Amino acid sequence: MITVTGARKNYGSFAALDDVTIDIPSGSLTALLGPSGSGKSTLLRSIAGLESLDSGTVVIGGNDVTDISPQKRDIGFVFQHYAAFKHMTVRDNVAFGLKIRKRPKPEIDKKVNELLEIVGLDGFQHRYPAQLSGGQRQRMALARALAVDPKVLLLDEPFGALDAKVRTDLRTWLRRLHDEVHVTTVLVTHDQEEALDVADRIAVLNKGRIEQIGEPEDLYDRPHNDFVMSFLGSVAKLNGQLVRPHDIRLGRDPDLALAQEAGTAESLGVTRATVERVVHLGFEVRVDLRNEATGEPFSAQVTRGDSAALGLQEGETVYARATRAPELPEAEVPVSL
Ligand SMILES: Nc1ncnc2c1ncn2[C@@H]1O[C@H](COP(=O)(O)OP(=O)(O)OP(=O)(O)O)[C@@H](O)[C@H]1O
Repeated sequence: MITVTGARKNYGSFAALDDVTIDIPSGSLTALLGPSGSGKSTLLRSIAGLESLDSGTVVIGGNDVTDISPQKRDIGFVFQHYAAFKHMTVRDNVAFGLKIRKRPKPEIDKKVNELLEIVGLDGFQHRYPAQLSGGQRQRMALARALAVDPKVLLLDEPFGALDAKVRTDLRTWLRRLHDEVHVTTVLVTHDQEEALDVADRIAVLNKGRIEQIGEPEDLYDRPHNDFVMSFLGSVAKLNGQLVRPHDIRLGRDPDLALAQEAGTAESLGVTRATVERVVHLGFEVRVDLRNEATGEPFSAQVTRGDSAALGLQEGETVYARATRAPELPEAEVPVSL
């Protein structure tokens, strides 16, 4: 377990971390997710000891490490641009930490072989870093970080510099690796899809503060506020309320849009909108719309079947309403008197 309590870090008058408290359970893969400049890297680097806090504490596995150097924190760290030893082979790069800890050679050989197999680089032992692809280099970095059996693995946008396809492959691979080695892992990412895909817990950061921590599904279905809702997945604004595009029902006339539910168009908030584009995305169809009253654009996501049944054409008027609103905490639900 990693526990950060009341962490503050200022750069001049700017608060990069503004009273951050977070528990990271042992064996979890937790993503720190947030926009650029929200403090994700500062928090990760503070856990690593690469940044010293102005106030607050960092406890790893029951030990207060706030004033302890990074080398003594028992962590593995992988950056976006991994600085490999260029003159050393893959094998020697991975063995590095074990060598400086003066482990016996047979133990080093066994460990390195195991790790190279786990990260899918067996057969690459004798190559040099320059002879690897970007994805292979990041996997080597992970093997090197794992070689010394760290208590905690800290990853700062490890796949950030790779192209989209390699990135997707590597995050699936990271998930599997984590299921195999179970080391407590903290992953910094600004990519919500990456966080939803690999993490079992996500902490959403904004302006140096944690907005919400929870399981991916929880954050997606029960966001605490508009920021979390907008950051985790697409949103549309309908009658002043944020909704997910797949929670919008479209109909040909106001009453149809109400589907099976009772009530009048006015009382249930049906929005007249013009179809601007119909985009086929495999199984689903994205309908780009414009609110006829306010001129605001928004998108709805419907199935191919629904789209075909409605015969949606660009330029036509349809009626839209939210079928499901986010479950905001009680305090934020507007009270009608
Ligand atoms: N050494 C520094 N000196 C001054 N300001 C800094 C320093 N390091 C970080 N900052 C500022 O602190 C804020 C948080 O930075 P941090 O790197 O933690 O953000 P981030 O969420 O990881 O962003 P990104 O995704 O862009 O890396 C930023 O506004 C950044 O400019």
